[in-house]
Amino acid sequence: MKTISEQLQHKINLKTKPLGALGQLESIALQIGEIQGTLSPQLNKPTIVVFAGDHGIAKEGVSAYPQEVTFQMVMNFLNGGAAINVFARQNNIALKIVDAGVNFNFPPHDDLIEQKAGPGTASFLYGPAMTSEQLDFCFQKGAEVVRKCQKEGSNIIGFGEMGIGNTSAAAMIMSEVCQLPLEECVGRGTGVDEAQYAQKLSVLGKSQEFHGSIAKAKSILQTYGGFEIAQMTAGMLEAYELGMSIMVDGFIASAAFLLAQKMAPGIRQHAFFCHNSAEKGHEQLLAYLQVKAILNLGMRLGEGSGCAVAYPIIKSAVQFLNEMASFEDAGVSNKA
Ligand SMILES: Cc1cc2ncn([C@H]3O[C@H](COP(=O)(O)O)[C@@H](O)[C@H]3O)c2cc1C
Ligand SMILES: O=C(O)c1cccnc1
Repeated sequence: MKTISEQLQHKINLKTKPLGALGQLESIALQIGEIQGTLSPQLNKPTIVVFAGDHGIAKEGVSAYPQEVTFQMVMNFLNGGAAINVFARQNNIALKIVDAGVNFNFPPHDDLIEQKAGPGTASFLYGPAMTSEQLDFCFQKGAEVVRKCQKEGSNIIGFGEMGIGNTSAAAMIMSEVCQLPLEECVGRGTGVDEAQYAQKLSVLGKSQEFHGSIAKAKSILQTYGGFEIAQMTAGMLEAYELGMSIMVDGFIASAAFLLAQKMAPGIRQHAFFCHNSAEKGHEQLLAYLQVKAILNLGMRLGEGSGCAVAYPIIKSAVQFLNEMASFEDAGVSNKA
C-alpha cells in the first residue's frame, strides 16, 4: 500500500505538464494533501488573526515610530483601512483582530476580540517582559481564538501582528533560539536610521547580557515577550493540534513560530512561510528552519499582510491538484 505522500506525488506527476513544471506549487499541493490526509484537499474559510500588543522596550528608542501607533493601527484595522484589510477583502479572507495587550482601552467593537494580558509588557531591559501568569493567560487565550476559527469552519489560518517595538522582541527570540549573534538578528524594523539602529543594537545587547542564555521556549517568551507573540505561538500550536494549515507571515510571526516549533517539532509540516521579509534576519531564520518562503516581494510590514498576499498561490496549488486533467483523462501522451 502506497503512503498518502506517494499517492499525492503520483497524482501530481500524472497531471498534464512536464514533470515538476509547477515548481513550488507542487510542493505546496503535496503538503496540503499530507496535512489533510487526502488526495483532494479543500481550503475552507481562510482566516487571518492579527494579534496586537505593546512593548515596554519601545520606550528605549528601538523603533522609528511612537508606541501609540499600535492602538491607532488597531483602530485602522477596525475601520477597514490598513493593508491587511485591503488584501484580506481582495482574497475573501476572514479577518479577526485581537487585543492581546495594547496600552489603550478600546471601546467595544464587534470585530475586536479583547484578551488583554496587560497594558503592554514591561521593558525586558530591566527584567522579564511578563509574569508567568500573563504567559499562561496568553497561552490559554491564543489557543481559544484559534479553536473558535476552526469551529466556524476554517481549516487554514494565518498569523499576523501589530506592536511597535516587536522586531526587537522577535530579534531577541531569534538570537536565543537560533544561537546567532544579535547583529545577525536585529534589523531596521519600521525603518530606524543609523543612529537609532546603533541604539537598538546597544539596548538589545544590554538586555541579553542582563538575562544571560535561556534554554526553554516558554522562558524565552516570558523574558522577551510580546503578549501578541505569545498568543501567536499558542495559536499556532493549537492550529497544529487541530490539524489546520498554518500561514506564517514575516519576521515577528516567524519568531513566534520558532518557539512553537521548539515546543512541538512536528508543527513545521503544517506551516507555510508566506514571504521572505526584507527585515534583516528573516532570511537566516528561514534558513534555520530549512524552509522556502512562497513570495519574495521585499515586503516588511507585518499585520499578516504576507499571508493575505500569498493565500491565492496556496489556493492555486490546491486547485491544480483537484481540477487539472491527468495525461489519461485528457488523452495526452506522457513522456516515453
Ligand atoms: C504605521 C505602521 C503600520 C504598521 N503595520 C505593521 N507594522 C509593523 O511595524 C512594527 C514593528 O517595527 P518596530 O519594531 O520598528 O516598531 C510592528 O507593529 C509591525 O507589525 C507597522 C508599523 C507602522 C509604523
Ligand atoms: O517582517 C515583518 O513581519 C516585519 C518587518 C518589519 C516591521 N514589521 C514587520
